[in-house]
Amino acid sequence: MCSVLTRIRPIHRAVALSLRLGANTEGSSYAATQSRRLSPGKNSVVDLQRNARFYCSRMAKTEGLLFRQLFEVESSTYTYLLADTNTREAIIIDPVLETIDRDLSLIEELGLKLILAVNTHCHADHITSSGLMKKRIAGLKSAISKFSGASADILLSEGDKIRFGKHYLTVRETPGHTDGCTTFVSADESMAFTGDALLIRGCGRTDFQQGSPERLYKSIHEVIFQLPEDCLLYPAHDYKGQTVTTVGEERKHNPRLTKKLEEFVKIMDNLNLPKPKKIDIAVPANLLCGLQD
Ligand SMILES: N[C@@H](CCC(=O)N[C@@H](CSS)C(=O)NCC(=O)O)C(=O)O
Repeated sequence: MCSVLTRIRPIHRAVALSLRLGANTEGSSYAATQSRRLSPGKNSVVDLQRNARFYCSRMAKTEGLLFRQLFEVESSTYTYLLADTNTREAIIIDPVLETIDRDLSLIEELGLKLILAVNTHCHADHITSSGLMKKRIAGLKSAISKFSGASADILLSEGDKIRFGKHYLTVRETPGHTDGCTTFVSADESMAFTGDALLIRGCGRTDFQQGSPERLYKSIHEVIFQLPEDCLLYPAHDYKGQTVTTVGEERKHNPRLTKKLEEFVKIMDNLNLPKPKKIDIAVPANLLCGLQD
């Protein structure tokens, strides 16, 4: 098994709590002060934008963690680069084929050693660059859920740890948009990468690729919404220019997930969204880790 990945038992609550207290005490009181300073009004768009900027800058303060949120315009996909500032080991989440040169240049400029390209699920709207990255970076491994049906060096399961330097993300299975959807949660539960399970004030569609609104509702309520209120949530897409949200915000304001299950199912069954333009090329390519040959 690759050294970046270890399996753990379900998170030990006491350890998780002590990690959270240790890492977030300062952040929380600072957050409260900032929130009062930045958000005198109630939930205006300007307030939300200011808070989003604050959340991003708070992230950058996490000890020894380098964090970048990158955007691919055509598919409105967020790619995330995380690295240990001491060892320089890095992982990339949901990299997109069209932006491979930008991403690899950044990795080189920052002096990082990319060890893992991981996808939150088998995407239907764009081709992952993880396959091509493997060809361009010696030793790079790819990873995706064992339930995705896709091939990769590492097939992820619930509770696996994705390690880079002293940091790690825990794999949580959050199916519903697809069978193999995963959310990656930081060790101190201060941030999570939700893929297409939870989007900002929305969620992944459930009308193709094993989609199930019932499973998605359960995944979000029983996994993502159980994270701390101030846990920052970073989705795989946003179509309105938003960058980050929190568990507390989504529990309170998500127009789909605040509904009872029955109503949620009705909403999801009536979205009537057009199929993603690239679905017929993206899914077969992504099942092969982004490599066609
Ligand atoms: N127009 C885009 C596809 C937009 C879309 O369907 N997004 C998906 C995630 S990518 S499969 C989704 O789940 N959207 C939920 C929503 O409520 O918008 C394209 O053609 O690529």
